[in-house]
Amino acid sequence: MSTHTTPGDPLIRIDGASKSFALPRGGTFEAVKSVSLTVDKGDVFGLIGKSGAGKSTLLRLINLLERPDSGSITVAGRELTALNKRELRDARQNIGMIFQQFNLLQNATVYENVAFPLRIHGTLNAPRLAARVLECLELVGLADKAENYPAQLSGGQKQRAAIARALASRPDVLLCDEPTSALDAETTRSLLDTLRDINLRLGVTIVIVSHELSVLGAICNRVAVIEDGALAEQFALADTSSARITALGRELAYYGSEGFAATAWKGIEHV
Ligand SMILES: Nc1ncnc2c1ncn2[C@@H]1O[C@H](COP(=O)(O)OP(=O)(O)OP(=O)(O)O)[C@@H](O)[C@H]1O
Repeated sequence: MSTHTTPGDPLIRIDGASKSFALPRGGTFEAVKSVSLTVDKGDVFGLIGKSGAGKSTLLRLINLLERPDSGSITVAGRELTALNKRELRDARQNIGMIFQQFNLLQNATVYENVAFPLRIHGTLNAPRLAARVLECLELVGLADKAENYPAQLSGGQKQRAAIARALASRPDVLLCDEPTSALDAETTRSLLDTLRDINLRLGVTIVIVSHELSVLGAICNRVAVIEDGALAEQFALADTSSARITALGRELAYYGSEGFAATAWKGIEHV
C-alpha cells in the first residue's frame, strides 16, 4: 500500500496520547498518560514494560482499536484521529494486527480466514483475491494448510495464519500484541524468523509488544519502556553506549551487545 509520507517523516506518530478507562465502581484509570513517540519506516519497534503498564493499550491506540481521549495518532501521513468512519476503515487497511490468542475464525478454513478481510473490503475480483490469499499463505509457509480449520493447526501454524490474514491487504504496518506468548521456544524462534523476513523483504514496519526480553532483543532495532502508562525511555537496541534509565532498559543492554549478536538465533529463551 502506498504511503502519504515524505522522506524523513516517521511512519507512525503518537502525539501526546492519553487513554482512561471507566472503573466498575466509578472513577477512571489512566492506562496511557500523554505518550509521544515516533516509529520510522522499516523499524521493528518494541514496547516493553511490567504487566499492566499500558503496552497493549498503547499498541491498540495506533490503529484506533482504542481511541485516545486526547492527543493524535498519525500513520503514513494520515491523522487517524481526524478521520470519519469510512476514511478510518480505509486507513486501517494499511495496518495489520496479530494477537496472543490468534483470533482466527474457528468455523472457517485457513484460506477463508485470510480471504475474509479482502472480501469485506471488496476491491479484488475473484482470481486476484485467490492469488493474493495464496501469496500470503506461501509467505508464511502455510500453502499446504489452506483447507484446514484452525482447530487442525498447531499454535505456531495458527499464528502464521493470523500473520497471513494481517498481511492480506499489503499493509505498511504490522502490530503484534504478545505474538509468541502462547508458543514454545522453538516455535517462537521460527515465528520471529518469519516476522524478521517480512520486515526485511517486504519492508513492513513492525510494532511489537512482548514481556519477553529475548524476543524483543532478537527482533527489534528500537525499544520503548512503558512504566505506569508513561514513556519511561526509548533507545536503539544497538546503542549500548548511552546510559539506560530503567531496569528493563539496562537488562536489554545485553541484547544489543556483541555477545548476544553472536548467539541471537541459536536459542530464544522465555524469561
Ligand atoms: N477495556 C478496559 N477497561 C478497563 N481497564 C482496562 C481496559 N483495558 C486495559 N485496562 C487497564 O489498563 C491497564 C493497562 O492495560 P494493558 O493491557 O494496556 O497493559 P499491559 O502493559 O499490556 O499489560 P499485560 O502485559 O499484562 O498485558 C491495566 O490496569 C488494565 O487493567
